[in-house]
Amino acid sequence: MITMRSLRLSLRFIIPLVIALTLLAYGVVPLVDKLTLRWSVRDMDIRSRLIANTLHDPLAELLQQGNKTKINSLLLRAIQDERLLALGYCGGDGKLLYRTSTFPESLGCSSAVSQDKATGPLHMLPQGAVHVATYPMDLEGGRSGSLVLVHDMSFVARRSADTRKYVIMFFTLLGIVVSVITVFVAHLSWRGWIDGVRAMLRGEGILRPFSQPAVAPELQPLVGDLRTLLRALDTERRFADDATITWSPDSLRKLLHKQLTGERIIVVSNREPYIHIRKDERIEVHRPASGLVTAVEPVMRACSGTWIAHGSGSADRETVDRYDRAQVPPEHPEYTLRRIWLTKAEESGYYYGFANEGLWPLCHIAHVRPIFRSSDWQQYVAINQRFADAVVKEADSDDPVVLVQDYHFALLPGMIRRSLPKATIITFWHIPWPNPESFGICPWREELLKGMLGSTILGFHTPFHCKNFLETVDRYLETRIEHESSTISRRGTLTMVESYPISIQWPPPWQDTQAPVEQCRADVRKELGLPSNHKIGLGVDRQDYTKGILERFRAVEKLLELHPELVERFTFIQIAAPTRSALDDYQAFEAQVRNLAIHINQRFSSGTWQPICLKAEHHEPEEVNRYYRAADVCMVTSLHDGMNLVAKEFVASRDDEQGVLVLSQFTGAAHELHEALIVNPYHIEQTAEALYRALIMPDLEQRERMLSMRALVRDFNVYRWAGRMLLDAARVRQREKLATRIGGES
Ligand SMILES: O=P(O)(O)OC[C@H]1O[C@@H](O)[C@H](O)[C@@H](O)[C@@H]1O
Repeated sequence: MITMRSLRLSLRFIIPLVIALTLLAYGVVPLVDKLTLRWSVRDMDIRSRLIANTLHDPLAELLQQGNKTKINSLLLRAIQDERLLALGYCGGDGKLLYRTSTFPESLGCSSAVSQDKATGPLHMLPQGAVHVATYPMDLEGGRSGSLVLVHDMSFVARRSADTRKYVIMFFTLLGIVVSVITVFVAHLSWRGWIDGVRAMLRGEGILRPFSQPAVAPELQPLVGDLRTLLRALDTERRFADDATITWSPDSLRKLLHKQLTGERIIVVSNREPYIHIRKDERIEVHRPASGLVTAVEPVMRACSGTWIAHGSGSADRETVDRYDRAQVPPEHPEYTLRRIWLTKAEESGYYYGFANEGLWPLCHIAHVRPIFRSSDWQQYVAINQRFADAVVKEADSDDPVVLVQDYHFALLPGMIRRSLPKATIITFWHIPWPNPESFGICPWREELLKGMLGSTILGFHTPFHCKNFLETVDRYLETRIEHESSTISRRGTLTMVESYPISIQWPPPWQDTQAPVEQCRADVRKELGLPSNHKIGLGVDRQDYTKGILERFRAVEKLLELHPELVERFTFIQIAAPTRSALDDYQAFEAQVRNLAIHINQRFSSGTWQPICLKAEHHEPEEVNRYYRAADVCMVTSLHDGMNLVAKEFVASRDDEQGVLVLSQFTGAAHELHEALIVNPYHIEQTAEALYRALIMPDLEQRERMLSMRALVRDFNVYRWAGRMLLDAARVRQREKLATRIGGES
């Protein structure tokens, strides 16, 4: 096969070359003939003149004497020369008076003198071509005559034949040498091309843009085309994969099983999904108010595996086995919770200090100054290392799939990568990523970025956060960034930076057990002593300064100012879960929220009615769901939020397709839930106006908006969020494996 192929390749060069050289030789040979003849004639002219001059005087003397014998002898001697065929002497009357015996019969004096224009001194005689030259001889006594010299020209034909032979030999040799060189160079280039194209197909310089060797320069023009083609195919395939799957726990499980190592994954987060708390003699299980836990817990139940988290509950140690593991959910275990213990000092430095006084305000830009302390940083490094060690211990292969969650663990991906180089590390950053200038104030910015670039995939909620991250890396680290594929290369590790908007479980977990909306509405109003047609607004947040709770209250206040008809007919319920209360900023914020609620209530309350009902305590998710179903409007007014899952939970809870969502434009959710009433929470009047519009919105309009938002949350549920990341991770793994295989074979 290979010989046939190379023979064909060689012939492709040799045949045209042979044709070209033959044509050239065909043109060159007559030219050479002509030149040879011309040079020979010129030689003969010179020669003839020389002989004529030499013979002139002795011949003239013998002619005067009339000595025939001596004349003939002189002529005979002269023709001893091999080329000089014959000599003759013509008298003045044109008669041939003397001649050697070799003088051609057909050549008389007159024909010797006359010259044809085309042939010149050449005459074609029966015995062959001859050169005839005539020179006048002046004798004494006024007599005249001419000496005729006839040269044999047959040697010219011989010389032409020889020259032709050499020319043909020369061209044949030239053909062989040129063919050999051409075929040799062609084979080398062909091999280079094949290797280059093979490298491109392996993805070098295309899919793995930074790997060596780079694509050969002569193939560079193809790289762009191939890359565009592959990207288009990849996008199409990703879209097809995404869109054709009905995302559910089952599809996620199948995906893990088929495309990744197996069903077990390792999740790492600071917050644990189940907190055991001692209350007197009893142990209670709490599910924390955290967007992260809301999203990741159903994924974990679907996939099984191990979730490593900080054991922060007062009864956590009592509920683990000797390996610090507990099986959860407690009522129906589906996966393992591995708890990591922190001392008060460690928690204070790593969690309260570096993560929540430093990174949280740094990334949210909500007008709270980040605080960075070296002691906090040291704890952050140490705790990240402790979690990395736990990951290595929990991994049951050398290439586990690890899902690293959030800003508490920026260093973790790099640390895991060092111990498990083949691990697939998917890091998701649940909060916004600021612009490079803002991030740049962190004293350990390079270390954090390097740590994150240990990830295989780094996910953010929105493309805008991805762009900010790429620009930050570009500003502060020595890396190579391929913007087309959103990939960063650092010291041989590739990190794909992509947006994966987080979501919630669909269908909601309490779909089959929850009370009907009418009952929730009636119950909640009854509990608050409100009439059944009373309008209810709802806010559900951790008490965090990023959530815009103060702005929301001010909007309620403004609403009542502008629309006094709503006094005693509208109540705003704020569920505010206490959070990070050990920090001054949070304590101050809790006090501000409380005081503002008191102020507004004092201003507008009448009888038992108060416009704001502040419930500053932990509520279990089922309870929150009941409030969602009872409300007429839900307000999400974050000043800055990665996604905000309250918005999606509210939408998911409303299977009656009623209720209005007022949503801050500064949340990730606002990029998806376009049918919400989008507001700028800093603009109090605008927010109040949106709240009013929500309260008077006709049922039909509510239904249309709610239907569309529900379809989005259903289709883009949390299984799809996790599934897309896992699919991308699987593709990266496959690509790496394929590249290694092709690389090995070639
Ligand atoms: O500090 P806590 O209570 O664990 O809350 C942190 C979590 O709070 C959530 O609101 C954020 O979406 C997460 O990104 C974050 O991890």
